[in-house]
Amino acid sequence: MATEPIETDERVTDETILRTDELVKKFGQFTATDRVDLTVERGEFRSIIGPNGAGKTTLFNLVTGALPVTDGRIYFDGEDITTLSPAERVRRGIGRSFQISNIFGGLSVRENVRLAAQSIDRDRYGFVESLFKPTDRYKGMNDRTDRILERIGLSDVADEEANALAYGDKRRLEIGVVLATEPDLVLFDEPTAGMSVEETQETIELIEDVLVDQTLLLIEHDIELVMELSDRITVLNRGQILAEGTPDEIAANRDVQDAYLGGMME
Ligand SMILES: Nc1ncnc2c1ncn2[C@@H]1O[C@H](COP(=O)(O)OP(=O)(O)OP(=O)(O)O)[C@@H](O)[C@H]1O
Repeated sequence: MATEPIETDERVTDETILRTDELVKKFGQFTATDRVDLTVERGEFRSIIGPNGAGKTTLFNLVTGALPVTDGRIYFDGEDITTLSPAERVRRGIGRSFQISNIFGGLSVRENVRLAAQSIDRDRYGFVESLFKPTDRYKGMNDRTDRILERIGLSDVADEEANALAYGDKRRLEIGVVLATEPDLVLFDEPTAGMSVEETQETIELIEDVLVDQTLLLIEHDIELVMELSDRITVLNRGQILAEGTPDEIAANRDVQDAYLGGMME
């Protein structure tokens, strides 16, 4: 009988979807990510918080493959993805919503979603196969696109140019574009940046509602929202994990209070 590889990290379970092991990112002499061991369970809503420059976005860039690691490993679904291309990581189920909009303003709402759906479809079926039975495949893709438009509440404006959408609807479309890549894990880097209080609440509710089956990793500066929504919170400070725990544990943590929250939670 084949023996299972011995896993020495007791935090890792079958439910672990993402794990980083001693992850390091250096920019010249500067260490932006400093031996980060992050473990995220399947289905979790995890927020990453920390002061400006703590290394939150850099950590996301390492997980999505936007930046190469300096040292350490990244595992997704139990497989080592440290050196895979960003496109391959998307194909495996890591989706990302960008701080900078990743929708095409000149295309319609429907075309934006369809394009994202098509991008993984092509990878999944391959170019040659894509030449066969195009009608069935297009129907499948169109149905999928319609379902997503419905879930994000943009069916009524599906044929409008994305540029013409109101700000809040653009963010909805962005979520739809991520959803169309059928991710298991979605990373959101400040999805509510520049939004009013109501828009922020609405967007987060939409994320929770639409992505209920996915694992979410969120960078968010609105602490109240983070406390309200997260299953667990990871606090980064100077590239290192300062603390990790439930919202209550984080709110009560002295180190976090000193380094980041100050009097905010009292
Ligand atoms: N490409 C780069 N080259 C050099 N330094 C960088 C680069 N990207 C990030 N840094 C530095 O790494 C540190 C961490 O940056 P990062 O953007 O990850 O922080 P952050 O926690 O996301 O901050 P913020 O909350 O302000 O977005 C910062 O000091 C930043 O200046």
